[in-house]
Amino acid sequence: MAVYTHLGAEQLAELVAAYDVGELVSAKGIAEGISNSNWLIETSGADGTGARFILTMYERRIDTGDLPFFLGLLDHLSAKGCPVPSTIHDCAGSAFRVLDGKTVALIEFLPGVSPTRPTAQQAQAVGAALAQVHLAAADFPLTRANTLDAEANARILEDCGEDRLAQIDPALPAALQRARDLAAHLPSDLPASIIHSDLFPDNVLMRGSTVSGMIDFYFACSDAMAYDLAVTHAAWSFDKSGSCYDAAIGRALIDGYQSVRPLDAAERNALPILAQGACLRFVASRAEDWLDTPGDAHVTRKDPMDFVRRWDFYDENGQQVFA
Ligand SMILES: Nc1ncnc2c1ncn2[C@@H]1O[C@H](COP(=O)(O)OP(=O)(O)O)[C@@H](O)[C@H]1O
Ligand SMILES: N[C@@H](CCOP(=O)(O)O)C(=O)O
Repeated sequence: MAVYTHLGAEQLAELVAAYDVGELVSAKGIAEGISNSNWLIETSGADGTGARFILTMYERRIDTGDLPFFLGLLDHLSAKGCPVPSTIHDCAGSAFRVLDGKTVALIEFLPGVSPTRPTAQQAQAVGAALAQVHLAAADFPLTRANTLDAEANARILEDCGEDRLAQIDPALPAALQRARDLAAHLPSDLPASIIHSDLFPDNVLMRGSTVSGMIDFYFACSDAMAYDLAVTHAAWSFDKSGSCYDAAIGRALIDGYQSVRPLDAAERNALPILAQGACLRFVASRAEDWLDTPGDAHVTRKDPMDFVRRWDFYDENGQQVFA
């Protein structure tokens, strides 16, 4: 579930009236997602022909001081033709407002569905769209440090503590030492841009084999482009549990990326270790979220072991996979 806050019809109508989008016609909470509350909003449209939007209320994790970066990035990428939603500015020109003490933004609705069993053709298209974003973001004027780099991720696991990690899975505490070793070996001088850093299938909307939307840029930051490709590879190329690697998907993703932005030799050589860094990132956040989520919460916890298995895979097979 991802509607954490109840908004009454009058509140929603008042909010919509602050934008030049016509009158509120309907509002439906969206079940998908985990961090924010989202509603599908239908209005009569500025020209009376009807319009649809996504209303996002920022609930957790997001520092509202970062919103000019996140929302400005959407507008920048959208203006450059990337399949990314633009933001709707209110009548005073602001990209976000405060409602009931929480920050909200109205965002362009994009059509499409997130694939549950992606095809190689879809993976190819996603690789190409990711490279398009990296190139288009290169001249975005704002920057944001990656607050979830390998050292931060190793610290997150340390803060969870061996005992509590073992409560999630007896094999999880072993990730602690591996995380420290990995953090010491990740390259820091690869070509960088603004990266999405969470481009899982549920953050991509597709119509057939075409990417119609890339959403949820709330982990976007300035970092190595090849790391973003490694995150996307880890997110797309396995079954859910991380037990089974699909080489056709992995290859198509990299080929699609390189059809728009060829990797240099240093990036190609770094992919095996970057992929392990990507796995560490999701082991850490999933372990932290698991321990922070009360047992009775209406949120499905994501298993950190799914990414320990991927990490093992890249450790053993990374050289061949990215050869
Ligand atoms: N611009 C958009 N166009 C269409 N649907 C969207 C858009 N943004 C979000 N959604 C829908 O809302 C869901 C949750 O959005 P998301 O940003 O992933 O939330 P969270 O940050 O909580 O994970 C998505 O799975 C998608 O169905
Ligand atoms: N994609 C991450 C979790 C981030 O959640 P999101 O709903 O904001 O994309 C994972 O799978 O661990």
